[in-house]
Amino acid sequence: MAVKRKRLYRQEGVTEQMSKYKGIIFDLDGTLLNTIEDIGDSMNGVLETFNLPIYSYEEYKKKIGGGFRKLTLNSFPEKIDEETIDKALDMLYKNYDRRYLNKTRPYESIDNLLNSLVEEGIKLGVNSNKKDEYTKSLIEKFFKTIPFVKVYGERNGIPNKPDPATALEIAQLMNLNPEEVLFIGDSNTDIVTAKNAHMDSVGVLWGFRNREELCKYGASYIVSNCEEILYIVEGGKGTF
Ligand SMILES: O=C(O)COP(=O)(O)O
Repeated sequence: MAVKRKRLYRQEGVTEQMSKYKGIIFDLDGTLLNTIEDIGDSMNGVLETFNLPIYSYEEYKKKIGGGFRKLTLNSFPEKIDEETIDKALDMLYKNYDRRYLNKTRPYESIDNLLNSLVEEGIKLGVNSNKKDEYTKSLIEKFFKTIPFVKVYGERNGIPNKPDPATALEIAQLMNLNPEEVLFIGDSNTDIVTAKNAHMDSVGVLWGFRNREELCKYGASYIVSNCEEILYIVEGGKGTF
């Protein structure tokens, strides 16, 4: 068990019994994994083919979060027709397929966090707007030993976040009521998803967006490191 966790666990008045959270649903991009460079490189490859200006990784942080179709729309300087969207999206997936494991890595201490949560008996799930096959493949690659109850990315016929359908489905698979589940993400999409699902939310500051956005959309907690997530789960109060 991580030393840091023990220190937090001892804080006055904080006991495991006080926590109402028995499950956590994580967003993927910008929360568990830093995927910005592989996504940015893939989208820039598409823009170059269309002879359009490319973007920096910082700029991409504001464009990602609604799935690749939305990323495509957000990246073209002008409104494009359906045929062009489909063509660009097809190219984006081809690029991403070659690149998605190049530079993508978990954020600091995520491994420790997930292992500590498993030790505490917290049920875990993933709800991403990234295509289901990439979501599952990345989780398998980086978190092979973590027994997620369910990992879901973008699926045909199921609306993307902020629709709560997938979050609620995962809560059901955990056999938990939404109030017992914490939704953790880095963007307004995640915070709104949690609200729509009647779950409390944690906004993380190491991802693609900032405190201002997470506050504005009403995150229940805002954290700047993984220790604070354990503190919340153990019944403390977040830094918000
Ligand atoms: O591909 C995206 O839009 C990112 O998806 P996520 O932030 O829901 O993991």
